[in-house]
Amino acid sequence: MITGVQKQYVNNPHLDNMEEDILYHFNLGTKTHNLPAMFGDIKFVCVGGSANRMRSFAQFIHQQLELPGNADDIRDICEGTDRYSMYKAGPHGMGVPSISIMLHELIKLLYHAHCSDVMVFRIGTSGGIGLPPGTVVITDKAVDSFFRPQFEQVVLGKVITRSTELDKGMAEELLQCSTKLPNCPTVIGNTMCTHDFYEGQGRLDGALCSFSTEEKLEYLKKAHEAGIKNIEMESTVFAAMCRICNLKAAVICVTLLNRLEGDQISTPHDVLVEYQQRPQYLVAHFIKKHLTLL
Ligand SMILES: O=P(O)(O)O[C@H]1O[C@H](CO)[C@@H](O)[C@H]1O
Ligand SMILES: O=c1cc[nH]c(=O)[nH]1
Repeated sequence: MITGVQKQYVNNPHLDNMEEDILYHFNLGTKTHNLPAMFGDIKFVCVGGSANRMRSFAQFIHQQLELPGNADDIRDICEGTDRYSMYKAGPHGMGVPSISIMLHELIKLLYHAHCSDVMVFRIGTSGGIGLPPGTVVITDKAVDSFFRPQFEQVVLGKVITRSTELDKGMAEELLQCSTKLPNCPTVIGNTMCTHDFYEGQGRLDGALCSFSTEEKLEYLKKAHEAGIKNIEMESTVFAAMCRICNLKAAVICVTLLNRLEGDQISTPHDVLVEYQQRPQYLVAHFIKKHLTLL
């Protein structure tokens, strides 16, 4: 049981009655691992979609924070499972179900490890609306496909609606940090979270398409008028779960294309790699500032 100044991150009365908690998708457990010793020092958690991207981020942040040991030797803490990877920063796969399973176990991990004052970042990619590709969007409100700042979860056959408000102070501070970085055009705006990359994001190039080019543009323009700057697939559940579990959180996604101009991501690979590093540099700068390493 966590007491004192530590925040109560979990919100589940059943957990206290369990003799053991197996974090199945992480291949970790409260009886098999000393979670406080392994993770009790965690103050910042960074999650992103792809395993390779997060491995390079873990190496990059290792160098930036001048941590002991060789950055190339960092080990995947979840190496017994191929679902997720973790280097005290890890990938979450694609879409709401994938990140939500990961967040349940991550938040329980922080609880079992007795962590306090943790900040969580989603560093990712997105499709921009009306922005030059390569722009970093810090999410003000995460909204659903109807432009509502909420996340709907079906629980026991009923719809539960949760707020997707993110930490405003973190967003402002991240924007401030971006002004210190070269080549990191950054804005704050709303982010739309969809359950599909193709039709769900108004793309004309999926295996199915049920609408015209005009209808697509009308929808994206309405989204733009509602303050939506980018589209991705995890922000609403990420914001909702972090908020309800008392975790300060931010979503920082680079735009890979301008969706008002097309659907296909045709930018050369090396340019995309450079774009994807922008949220990483920004969060690294923020963390270094908080650790007074700047
Ligand atoms: O930036 P990452 O985490 O890869 O996420 C974005 O990219 C994936 C789609 O290509 C979706 O998961 C979307 O949210
Ligand atoms: O258009 C895009 C690009 C990246 N990720 C998305 O979800 N959509």
